[in-house]
Amino acid sequence: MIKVAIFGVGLMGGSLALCLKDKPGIRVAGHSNRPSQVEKYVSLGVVDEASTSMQEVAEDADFIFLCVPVSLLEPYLDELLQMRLKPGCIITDVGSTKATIVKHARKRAVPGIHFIGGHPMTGSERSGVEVADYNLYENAFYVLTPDESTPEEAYNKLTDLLQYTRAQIVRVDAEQHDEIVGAISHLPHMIAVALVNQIAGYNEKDGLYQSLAAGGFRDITRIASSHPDMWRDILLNNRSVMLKLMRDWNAEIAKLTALVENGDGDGIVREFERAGAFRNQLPERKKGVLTSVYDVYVDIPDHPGIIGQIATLLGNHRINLSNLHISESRADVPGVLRLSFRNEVDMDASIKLLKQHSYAVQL
Ligand SMILES: NC(=O)C1=CN([C@@H]2O[C@H](COP(=O)(O)OP(=O)(O)OC[C@H]3O[C@@H](n4cnc5c(N)ncnc54)[C@H](O)[C@@H]3O)[C@@H](O)[C@H]2O)C=CC1
Ligand SMILES: O=C(O)C(=O)Cc1ccc(O)cc1
Repeated sequence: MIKVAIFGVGLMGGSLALCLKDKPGIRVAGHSNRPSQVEKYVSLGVVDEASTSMQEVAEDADFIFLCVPVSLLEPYLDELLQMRLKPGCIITDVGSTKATIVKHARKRAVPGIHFIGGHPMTGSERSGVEVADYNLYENAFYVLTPDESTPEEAYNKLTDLLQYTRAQIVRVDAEQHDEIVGAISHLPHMIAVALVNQIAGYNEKDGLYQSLAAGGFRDITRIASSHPDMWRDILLNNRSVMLKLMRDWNAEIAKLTALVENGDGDGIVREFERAGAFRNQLPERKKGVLTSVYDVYVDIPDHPGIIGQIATLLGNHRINLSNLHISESRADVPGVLRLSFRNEVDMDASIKLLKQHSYAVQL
């Protein structure tokens, strides 16, 4: 029997547990320092067993996954390395930054115990075991950062186990990881927060900003609703990379400011053309580090039972909704229903079906 121990069974740890649980010859144990969480892990059926005792969860484990916030990775690893672990045990993590934890693990290395950094490049702005999802890792890139000290056999054992996540494993140097992920994930989160806060400031003086900021603005700023503590940890941990990226970002904005200030139309066109050319050659609708939005908007006339009718229609055709949001309808304006799907297939099927039933559908 292979024992997999998961420390921190939240969105990432819980989704991993769901991929591994019930697989032949695998037993999943979860750890939380809070008894109420331990009970929840078991009652939700996410793990086979759970405990508040680190020793109980870690002992005999063949694999240990650290799925706690970034600032807790080092203390957890240190405590585990003081315990008597199973010889050959592989410890890995799912933290969003890699350089510091990998460096720390190398410094604290214990013979016969192997640490391999990891970062599944998928997730969402939501957190907690309640939103754990068996399909979260499917088709996502899952970065592993072994170094010269990692035995190939340990790396292969980990990649074998991770096949159950249906993610695509990629091997990347830890520092290179932090530079690239800083640019494509951490920087966009900072930009989204700054953008939303800028508009929130204007809105304090004129509430029309909020009313008009529908659809597109919501979509491009979704990640501004991410967990504040988690992002504090990530940004401070990746501080030197972030500072360089923020300086470059200021330079980009300054360039656009100068073009507008100077009325340089050709320059503005060149900037859009350059951006469009790069963006258009990005892989389309492939799972990337920022989760794609599969949202459909449906006008809903103000009559009773309409939401139920739409939900039933989709359910009868086995189309899974991941979320549903109603914008309040007023007497003079039809309400809008936002339907969110997990993938393009479900989204496209819903559009076809709703149109067949004469609903006004927009993307
Ligand atoms: N949320 C996302 O989209 C992604 C997150 N990550 C990384 O995964 C890790 C976990 O993030 P999520 O699963 O999103 O967070 P989460 O909040 O859903 O889960 C965190 C887990 O850690 C435990 N935890 C929190 N504070 C603790 C404390 N003070 N002491 C002990 N346990 C504590 C919680 O009980 C929970 O089980 C983080 O390191 C994050 O950087 C990586 C990829 C994507
Ligand atoms: O919500 C989104 O789209 C994300 O960006 C989720 C995310 C958060 C942190 C990561 O390290 C990787 C992915």
